[in-house]
Amino acid sequence: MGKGKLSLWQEIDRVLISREEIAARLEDLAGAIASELAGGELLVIGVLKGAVIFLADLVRKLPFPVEIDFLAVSSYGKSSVSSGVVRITKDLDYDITGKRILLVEDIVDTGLTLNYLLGHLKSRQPQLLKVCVLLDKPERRKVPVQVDYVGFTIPDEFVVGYGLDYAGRYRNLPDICVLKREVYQAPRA
Ligand SMILES: O=P(O)(O)OC[C@H]1O[C@H](OP(=O)(O)OP(=O)(O)O)[C@H](O)[C@@H]1O
Ligand code: HPA
Ligand SMILES: [Mg+2]
Repeated sequence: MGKGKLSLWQEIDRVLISREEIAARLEDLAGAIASELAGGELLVIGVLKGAVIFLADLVRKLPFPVEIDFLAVSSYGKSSVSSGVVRITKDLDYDITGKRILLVEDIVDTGLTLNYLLGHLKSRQPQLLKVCVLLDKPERRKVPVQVDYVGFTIPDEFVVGYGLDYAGRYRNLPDICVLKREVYQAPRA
């Protein structure tokens, strides 16, 4: 890290959602998903990279077999603000036409990413398409989006950990933490 920048863990303000709270909520989410989606094949699609840790924990709590695939998109890059341009950097391996799909995301913020992805997936005509997000930040929404299962609704703060990054960092934090505003907001001139 460059001179003058805060060193790694000093960029974190506080824990917003602890690993214990995440684990408890995942039990509820898995229960709701199981009661609605058991009894047929299910393909769980994770959105790289942020959803990896959430998906890995969630699927292990589902009491029936699922298949897994991944899509990669990028809109935030090294910033805390969405570029507004969503780009698919890795498409699915599976053909999803006629399949039952659960799309898993770490966070819905402006909604631009999810809105784009839902359009992309629906154009391939799956039989069923449900959406599960760990975090919902409704104050920042720019486009309305379909979300069927939500882990936590959070305030308008930039969060990292449990898969979520800031400029590629902090995905491996076990708790969901708030990043200090001074880290991502330029000081006023
Ligand atoms: O609702 P939005 O404002 O579109 O923001 C949500 C999206 O932004 C993040 O992805 P990012 O582009 O940072 O890629 P990453 O998952 O690799 O971190 C996050 O993982 C969501 O996919
Ligand atoms: O708060 C956030 N943290 C990390 N990535 C994000 N992408 C959208 N919002 C966020
Ligand atoms: Mg990111």
